[in-house]
Amino acid sequence: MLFHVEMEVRIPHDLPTERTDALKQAERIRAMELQRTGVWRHLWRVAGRYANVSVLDVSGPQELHDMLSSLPLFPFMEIRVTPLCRHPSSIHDDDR
Ligand SMILES: O=C(O)C[C@H]1C=CC(=O)O1
Repeated sequence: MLFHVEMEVRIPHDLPTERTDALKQAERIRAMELQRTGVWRHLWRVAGRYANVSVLDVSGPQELHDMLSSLPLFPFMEIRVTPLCRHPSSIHDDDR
């Protein structure tokens, strides 16, 4: 099941730099792992914002929630989720 997910990151300015850097590094490693497994199908930076637009391929809302809430930066993210379904005019067989 595909979900469009927008993640806006808001790290408090008073978080120590070393902690911020460690969280970003851990997030990067996890995001790359999930892309390799096929769960995180698309990851795009939103131009001009510390935000991304992603397409995630999971079994359903519970797996999505478990995945998102396990991300290192989750405590500092505002997340918006939109479920997706196949468009009848899509020519891509994997759009489901
Ligand atoms: O940078 C971001 O958009 C936040 C998060 C999502 C993937 C990643 O590497 O970090």
